[in-house]
Amino acid sequence: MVLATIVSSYSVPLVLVALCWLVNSFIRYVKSQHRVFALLDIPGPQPSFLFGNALEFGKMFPLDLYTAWSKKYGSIFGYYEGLQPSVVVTCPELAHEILVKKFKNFSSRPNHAPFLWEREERSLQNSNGLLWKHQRQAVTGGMSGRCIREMFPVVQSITDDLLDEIERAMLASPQGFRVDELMERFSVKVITEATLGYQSNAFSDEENVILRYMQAAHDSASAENLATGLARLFPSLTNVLKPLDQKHKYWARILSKVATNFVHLTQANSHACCPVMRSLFAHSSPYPDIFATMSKGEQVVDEKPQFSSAESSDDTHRKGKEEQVSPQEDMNEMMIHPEVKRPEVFQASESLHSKITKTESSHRREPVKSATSAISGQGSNSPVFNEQDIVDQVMGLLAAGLGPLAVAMTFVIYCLAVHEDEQERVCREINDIILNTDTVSLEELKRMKGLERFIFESMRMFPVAPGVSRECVEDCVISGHKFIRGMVVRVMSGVMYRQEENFVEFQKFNPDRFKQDYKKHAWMPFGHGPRKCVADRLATMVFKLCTVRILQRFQVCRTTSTQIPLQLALRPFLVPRDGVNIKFVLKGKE
Ligand code: HEM
Repeated sequence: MVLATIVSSYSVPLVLVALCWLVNSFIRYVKSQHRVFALLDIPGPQPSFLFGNALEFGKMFPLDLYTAWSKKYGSIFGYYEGLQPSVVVTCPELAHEILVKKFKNFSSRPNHAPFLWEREERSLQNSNGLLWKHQRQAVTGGMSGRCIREMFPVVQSITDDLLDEIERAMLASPQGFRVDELMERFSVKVITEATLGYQSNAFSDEENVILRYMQAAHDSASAENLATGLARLFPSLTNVLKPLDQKHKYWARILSKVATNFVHLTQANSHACCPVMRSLFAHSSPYPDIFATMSKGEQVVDEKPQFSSAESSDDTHRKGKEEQVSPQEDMNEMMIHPEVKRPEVFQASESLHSKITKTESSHRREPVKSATSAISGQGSNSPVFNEQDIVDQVMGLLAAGLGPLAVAMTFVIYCLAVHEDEQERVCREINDIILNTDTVSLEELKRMKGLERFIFESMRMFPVAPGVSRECVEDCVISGHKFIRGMVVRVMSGVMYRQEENFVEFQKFNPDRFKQDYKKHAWMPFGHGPRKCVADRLATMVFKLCTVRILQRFQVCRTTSTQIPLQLALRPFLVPRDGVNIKFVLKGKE
């Protein structure tokens, strides 16, 4: 009775005290999370309470902000997205150390988007550990030089269709039209037909499923999407926010059904299908689906990792003389040794922070379960894909490839229109090398070094993927900088392209810079190391072929609506913010 009276008369102050204690603990917790870089002696902008440095991205274009920070804090600095620390690297040598030499310590890539549906998490760009290794092996098998040669006539025929589409669009809008929209359709055709062997009607069908999926997935991952932004800032809210991502979910479901049907039908005739699918089927087997039992964070690991070549199982992988793998590529392949269990995606900096404060000694994880035991004696290096694993890869290739290919080609066309003298130079080279003006061979394309330099310079000026991310999976020290397990590291190639020490007079559009030596490891349009883009050769071939064919038939011109300078946005990669308006004039009719 007495106690109840005391409690009731003191209840308000007690609640107040408890509240103060909670608020105080929360503030201390947030502040401690924001001390990570101070403890690691990594410079960077001062974080503001709770949001870290995230609000600054609203004031300045991200690539400009990273460039400004790099100028101020140097080639390695740290910032906080909410409570999560990210280390940014803008030094080519350090980038090479992280992406190539110390790949073992940085083999994981954090998910590029917070909301993933329909097994998107299991596609090549999002997977890690042994699962990634097997997937990479299978997809790479379908992207060799020999396979690109096989895809060439298919891309040629799609490019011919593209020229007809351009003529049609010109008739409808003689003053110019949105070339970025046409390139999206072209990109769908190239990836579905050349790499997967799936016939698409992307040029004619407004409601093309793959196109709609691509647009929905990009909107979902865009830095301009509020739900995505909040989920990136406060990852613990991801599941609460995920229901807002309905459009992406809807199209991912439909695409997954289409892809499942396609894989099922193709399987019956797998020997006759295109190289990537053939390679994926060559890696499938009736063995139990070991991957189905591996959820994120519990991937099994090879005790003695070996990168076994798929050559013996599929003759598409046998390398012809003309496509001998370069020592660099060989090295990349041999380095695919993800030996460590993938950590939970940076459970903020809690563990990191306590580790730094508690111990300076490096940390080694316990060896984890071997793949051999997981597949009950089937051999740890047996790649085992079932039908769903193949569907995952089909969806993954679409998700990873459609956007970058379309946007990069749009930037190339924009640069042709804006730099007329360079366009003329490329045309001269085409005329010098090609005898038949209505076609081009792979050999002729290979000889077009001026064209290649033009494309590289477009990609430098407009880096579709201005950075690549890795997650540190094992503590290490590189050039005196300490990296702790769980840290997200962003190698910002887009910033390196704007540094005078790497690219002299970097503001100038100058394809000839690629004639001379530019700073080693500063040029990585497709990423770098064992996790670099799996389709770089295909993309380069498509750019060259497409540019040549366009220039054989048209003059590419700017219009009054062509923006100079071009306004950019990150959705989720670099895109022209308002599209690109271009006029094509039939040659001979200027
Ligand atoms: C201009 C076109 C393209 C550009 C600029 C580009 C760029 C990139 C970059 C920067 C990465 C990350 C590399 C890294 O983390 O080091 C990447 C990864 C990837 N790209 Fe591309 N890409 C292009 C086209 C394509 C196409 C056409 C496809 C598929 C057909 C594709 C499939 C992939 C995949 C699957 C990955 C993940 C590789 C892995 O994690 O092992 N890309 N790409």
